[in-house]
Amino acid sequence: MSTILKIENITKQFGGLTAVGNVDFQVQKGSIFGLIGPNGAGKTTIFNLITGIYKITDGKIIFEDKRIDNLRPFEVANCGITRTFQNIKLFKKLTTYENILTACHNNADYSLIDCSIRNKRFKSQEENLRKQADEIINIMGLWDRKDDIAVNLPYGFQRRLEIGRALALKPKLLLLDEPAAGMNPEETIQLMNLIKEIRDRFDLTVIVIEHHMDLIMGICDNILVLNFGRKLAQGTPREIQENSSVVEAYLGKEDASC
Ligand SMILES: Nc1ncnc2c1ncn2[C@@H]1O[C@H](COP(=O)(O)OP(=O)(O)OP(=O)(O)O)[C@@H](O)[C@H]1O
Repeated sequence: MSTILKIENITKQFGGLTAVGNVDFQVQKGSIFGLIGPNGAGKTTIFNLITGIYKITDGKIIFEDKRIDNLRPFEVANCGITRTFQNIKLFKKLTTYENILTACHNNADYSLIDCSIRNKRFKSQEENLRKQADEIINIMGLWDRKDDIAVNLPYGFQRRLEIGRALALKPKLLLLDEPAAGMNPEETIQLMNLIKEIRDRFDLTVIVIEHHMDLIMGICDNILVLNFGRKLAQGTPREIQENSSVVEAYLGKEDASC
């Protein structure tokens, strides 16, 4: 396995608050990497730093051997990094299908002229984009809901839709921020299987922030534990579960099922 993402001693300060302090880790290509820690530990801030929403105070972020911490969010996205959000962000008034198809159009490669005269290039690409949308909707288990307006979908389906829309952008690295939030245990197990399936099918690397310990321990190859913005531990699920400082700071205090 090769390294796809290198986080080198990154720090983010908001005024006097150090949200992330001197954190380093590496993510292997094709792996599922977990980011855990108590509320306010700095997990989402790390996603915001990777995706260019926040500028780092210090350190380096290297994706596929290219420094990306100086890029703007759309440039980071163009490198192949996509994310979902803790608070679901969908095109609420569009249908499931329209949400996915709109994102698929990011992959379109026809001109305004092709589009206005509806030539062969335009038509064949449109057909391909629709096939891509169909495939994603199927994989995400949303086929029966494809004509539902996004805001009317049950919560678990909205989360799936958000992941599907991220997939439509053809990322190499997918960042999932609490994808199982609000899901019941059965939905969480289904989501675990789905994350593994899309990783394999789309040749993805995944970083996931989650408080559901069953999900984290069940799918991650490697886990980083943050506490007060600092790296507390890193290792396999087994090593993390057996680490006494992690149990004391986080696992011991959390309800592992929520
Ligand atoms: N834009 C901001 N301005 C000021 N402080 C911020 C900002 N964003 C995050 N913080 C602070 O940085 C710290 C880390 O926040 P962050 O959201 O990264 O934690 P988290 O580990 O993702 O927490 P949770 O599990 O609750 O989502 C918190 O103290 C938070 O209040």
